[in-house]
Amino acid sequence: MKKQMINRDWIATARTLSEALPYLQRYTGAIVVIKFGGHAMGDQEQMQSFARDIVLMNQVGLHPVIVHGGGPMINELLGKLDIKSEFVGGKRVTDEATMEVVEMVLSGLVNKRIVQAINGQGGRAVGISGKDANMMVCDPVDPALGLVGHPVEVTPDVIHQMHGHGIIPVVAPLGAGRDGETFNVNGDTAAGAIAAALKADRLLLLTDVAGVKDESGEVVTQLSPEQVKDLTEKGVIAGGMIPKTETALDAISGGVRAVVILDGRAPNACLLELFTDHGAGSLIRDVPR
Ligand SMILES: Nc1ncnc2c1ncn2[C@@H]1O[C@H](COP(=O)(O)OP(=O)(O)O)[C@@H](O)[C@H]1O
Ligand SMILES: CC(=O)N[C@@H](CCC(=O)OP(=O)(O)O)C(=O)O
Repeated sequence: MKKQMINRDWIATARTLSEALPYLQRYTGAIVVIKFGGHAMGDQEQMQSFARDIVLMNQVGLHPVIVHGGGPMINELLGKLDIKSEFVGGKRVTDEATMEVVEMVLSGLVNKRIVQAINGQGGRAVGISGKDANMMVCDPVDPALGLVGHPVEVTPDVIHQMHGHGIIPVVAPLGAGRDGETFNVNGDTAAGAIAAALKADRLLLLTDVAGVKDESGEVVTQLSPEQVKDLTEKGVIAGGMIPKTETALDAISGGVRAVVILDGRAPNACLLELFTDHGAGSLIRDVPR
């Protein structure tokens, strides 16, 4: 009985590996931008599992780019420093004192944790922010939000150069101002802008829900931009999902082939999405898969 079970497991594993072949062929050389949100990061084990998936992707010939968030980690340090923080329309009102903490946490703590996790799995990751090589130039979003930036010019050649040397770029969502300022950019927005500038094949937005849910709470596996607009008008897409779906629509109109919103805490979420027939999460694109 036990022997039969093992054999069945082996057969299923072999089938999954075999099923991956057309996807491996399709994605050779493809650029996949992965937004790794603070809520998706989870514990050390989840971080290692994510890092392993990224190294595997790189090993089989894809070009991953990680753009991360870190909102909960920023909140934690601001709390310790007794600095109050508020969000307006999903964006953190950012004065100079807050900006210092945001940069410290995003470019320091969070960025280096991801870099180290990827390197620990045998990859070669290098951490940068949107300020490095002047990659992401921003204008202020609204004076009321302070140093919150909106990307207006993304020059991604540094990413191409890193890929050319087998390096996995890990990008903190900070932008350079035209007058030497540092801007705080929402992680989803930064990932979308970078994915569009790279004309990425896929943008994966990792979050803490299985995907975009409809009126009955079911995850919708495929959506067109029109369906996204409809669910948003009906108020079914709400809260933190709004910046994600807005990013998805902007990225698609900016030249990204498809965007997937999926649960980053689920084991091997990225691999399941890219290399299996059923995928994972909600795929948004003009033409259904
Ligand atoms: N239609 C919807 N489908 C799925 N999640 C939704 C929907 N509308 C609102 N949400 C909320 O959006 C949240 C994801 O946004 P957020 O918490 O900001 O993610 P992250 O921290 O990963 O960037 C979900 O946890 C869920 O509560
Ligand atoms: C302008 C703005 O709100 N910036 C975000 C940047 C981090 C982020 O986006 O983190 P998550 O992806 O984990 O939410 C912030 O300060 O929290």
